[in-house]
Amino acid sequence: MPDPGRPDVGNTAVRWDRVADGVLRVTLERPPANALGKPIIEGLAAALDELDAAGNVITVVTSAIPGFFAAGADIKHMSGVDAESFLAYGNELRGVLDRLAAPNRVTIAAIDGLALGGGLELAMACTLRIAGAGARLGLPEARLGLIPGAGGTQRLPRLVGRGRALDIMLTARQVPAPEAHAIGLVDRLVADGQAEQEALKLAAELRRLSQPALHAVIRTVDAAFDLPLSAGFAYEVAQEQELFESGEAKEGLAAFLEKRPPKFV
Ligand SMILES: CCCCCCCCCCCCC/C=C/C(=O)SCCNC(=O)CCNC(=O)[C@H](O)C(C)(C)COP(=O)(O)OP(=O)(O)OC[C@H]1O[C@@H](n2cnc3c(N)ncnc32)[C@H](O)[C@@H]1OP(=O)(O)O
Repeated sequence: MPDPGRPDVGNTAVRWDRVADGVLRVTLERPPANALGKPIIEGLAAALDELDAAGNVITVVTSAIPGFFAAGADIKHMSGVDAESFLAYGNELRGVLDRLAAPNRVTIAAIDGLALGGGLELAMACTLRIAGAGARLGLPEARLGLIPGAGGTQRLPRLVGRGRALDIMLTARQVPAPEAHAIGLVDRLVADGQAEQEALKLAAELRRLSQPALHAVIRTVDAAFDLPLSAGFAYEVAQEQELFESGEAKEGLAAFLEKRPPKFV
């Protein structure tokens, strides 16, 4: 289990701490807007190294900057680099978000304030999104002559459908959290400022379930977007068989019959 603390890169933009057994909070804190520059990218990479070493933890990604989850890729950085450095930066950012999105982990983005551009792409790389009622989400890259280049054009349509995704990206508008919840971009809507608390509560609930089963659910649901239906059914059967032959299912089934809480890994 990772020790509370910070990456050993002298980084102050990202910290992590264990808030319960098997629940880790990763906090972004890079004033003024949690712009996703190198300090956050390197800090997230270090946090992910810890998470990978820890195994079965549920991760809550949150912000300590009032009014912001994250305002996107670092415009100050991008405006000062050449094309090669821009692509390298984007590759680094996409790389860390793709690691965050790995199906063998459950991550919950706790969104209070603004989640824009790469900030929303970070939240969409998480398994689930919880937003406070005052949060606003958007992919305003078109205002900058860019597109959401860290996975947004691929993850948003999968969450809300083609039409709504185009509406959000073509208008570059900020979507209020209630609307984001209504269209499926946000999974749970809570009172303003309560996203982290609700995310930690949900994380503790999920940690009591079988983590291999949760990971299999994520893999199988994600496969549905890439496979023809018949192949998707076959993949589902294969995942179920793998779990049934594991100790987890044996423990879960036995615990039910013995009327006791299961002892999962
Ligand atoms: C081999 C191939 C590999 C793949 C390569 C892929 C290609 C490369 C991809 C790279 C990029 C990935 C894709 C993602 C792109 C983006 O995210 S672009 C940025 C998107 N975000 C935005 O456009 C939001 C910009 N910010 C704003 O609109 C406003 O700041 C606000 C958030 C609406 C707040 O407005 P307001 O309350 O008026 O405050 P401000 O004064 O504007 O801001 C406060 C301070 O915060 C700074 N800031 C805000 N956003 C950013 C940001 N994104 N980057 C850096 N800094 C930001 C702002 O400058 C202010 O700072 P100070 O002036 O110092 O106070």
